[in-house]
Amino acid sequence: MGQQNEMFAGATLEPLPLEDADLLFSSRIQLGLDGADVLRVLVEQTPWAQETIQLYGKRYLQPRLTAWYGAAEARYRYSGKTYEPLPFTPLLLQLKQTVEQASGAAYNSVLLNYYRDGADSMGLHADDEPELGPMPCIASLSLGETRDLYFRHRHRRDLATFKLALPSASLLVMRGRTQANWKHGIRKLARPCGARLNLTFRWIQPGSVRPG
Ligand SMILES: O=C(O)CCC(=O)C(=O)O
Ligand SMILES: [Fe+2]
Repeated sequence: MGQQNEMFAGATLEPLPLEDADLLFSSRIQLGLDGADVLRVLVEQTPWAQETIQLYGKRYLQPRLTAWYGAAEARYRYSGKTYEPLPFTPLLLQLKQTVEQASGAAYNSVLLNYYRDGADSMGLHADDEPELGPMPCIASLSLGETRDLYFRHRHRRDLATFKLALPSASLLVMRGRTQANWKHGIRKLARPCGARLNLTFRWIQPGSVRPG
């Protein structure tokens, strides 16, 4: 990332003090759109799927709905399956541009996660698939209900779990050694809670996954 981009990103995003990570955050970016409208349109118009994951040889339904969009060459492999991206919609392209400008980096794909209520969640994981490269820059835009993102260090037990609330229109950029050193996830909630969408914009190295 060039110095110019760093300066531009610095205009809206603040570094977060988490050891062994490289996080930038804004609790509210300018979307140029009404966040509630974007949430409603994406919830209604996205062809949501509930994918299965394989854990210790058993298959489970993921506790959330997802959709994957991107440039045609941005294929990725996850849990033994190759996913072909849906083509970007005009709305997602507009959000991608906003997030690219705010974060000073480029993305060719976005994973949409729809947490319908407090029972939906995402287990601790790192986004460290080979097609993301060794130091991926991932920009995570949240809409709707505030949920907490938990970070746990992959090796060091002396570092406490780090909790970050992600309100509507917040933008979190995870880059550098963040994925190599930390896992992150969204816990289930016991209290009632409304819908939340999270969009993680990523750069998939073209040609890194062959179809099949
Ligand atoms: O919902 C979130 O904030 C986390 C999403 C995430 O970690 C992912 O898509 O890999
Ligand atoms: Fe993630």
